[in-house]
Amino acid sequence: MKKNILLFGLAFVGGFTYERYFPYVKAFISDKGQKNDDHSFKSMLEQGNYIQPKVIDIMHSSPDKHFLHNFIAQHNEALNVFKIYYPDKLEQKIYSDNLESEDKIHLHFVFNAADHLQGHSSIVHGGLLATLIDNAFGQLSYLASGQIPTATANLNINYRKPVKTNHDYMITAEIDKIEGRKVFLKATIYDQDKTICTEATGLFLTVQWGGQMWKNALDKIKEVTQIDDKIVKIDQKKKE
Ligand SMILES: CCCCCCCCCCCC(=O)SCCNC(=O)CCNC(=O)[C@H](O)C(C)(C)COP(=O)(O)OP(=O)(O)OC[C@H]1O[C@@H](n2cnc3c(N)ncnc32)[C@H](O)[C@@H]1OP(=O)(O)O
Repeated sequence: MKKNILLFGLAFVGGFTYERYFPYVKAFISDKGQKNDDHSFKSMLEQGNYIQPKVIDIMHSSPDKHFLHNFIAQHNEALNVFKIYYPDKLEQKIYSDNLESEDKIHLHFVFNAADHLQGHSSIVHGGLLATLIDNAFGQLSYLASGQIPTATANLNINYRKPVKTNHDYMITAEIDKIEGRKVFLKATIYDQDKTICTEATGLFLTVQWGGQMWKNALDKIKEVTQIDDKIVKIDQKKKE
């Protein structure tokens, strides 16, 4: 009887772990789920010597798993979130604990929303833009704080020009400053002519909650891949 209960418990825990983390691992080791990155900003980003750290890229752009695809854009073709780009000279900085430097830590990502995500006709819903920016901030602050999860405490958005459906746009997010647990960020959405369409600022705070999920997913990925070994953890106490 005890043995059966133990076996049942093990099967339950195993099933739960598999169900929860396997999609990340699968997405990480396979490129099948990735959309192509043939977008309007590609040559500009290539010239700027930008790179795509795989760990964040998979989490971000995998249609298999990421909530942007699964929750918001329930139609498979509704949102194309292209890969995230970082300047390679700043990659070391992202993974280092030297956060007070003058150089801004930043990322770019490109998106293209289909008509499924319009509010007014052919105009991308402002709530979606807020979500995309919030998510860019979440990822950047997560990296900049040494992979400590963060939560949005404040998000301000100025919608300057309409963002059209079926067009490529680029979001640039950067760390403004970090003070203890507080990460202050800025973001801009540009069209292909580099016109500013949307501007945002945000305050993210490092938190304890939610972190285990990301940590476990990363640990699972590390088990099966040669994950970026430059990742350096920062002492949590230093941030609080
Ligand atoms: C690969 C994986 C990628 C991972 C990538 C993942 C990307 C996903 C990103 C998703 C982001 C989200 O949607 S997160 C979900 C939406 N956000 C939330 O649900 C957060 C709800 N709010 C809260 O739970 C709380 O308010 C917190 C955690 C934000 C803060 O609470 P706390 O921890 O108790 O901190 P608290 O003492 O209140 O505040 C600490 C300091 O911050 C200041 N502070 C707090 N809130 C504010 C505020 N809104 N505006 C100004 N200042 C503030 C306080 O004055 C204080 O300053 P001082 O006195 O110290 O100077």
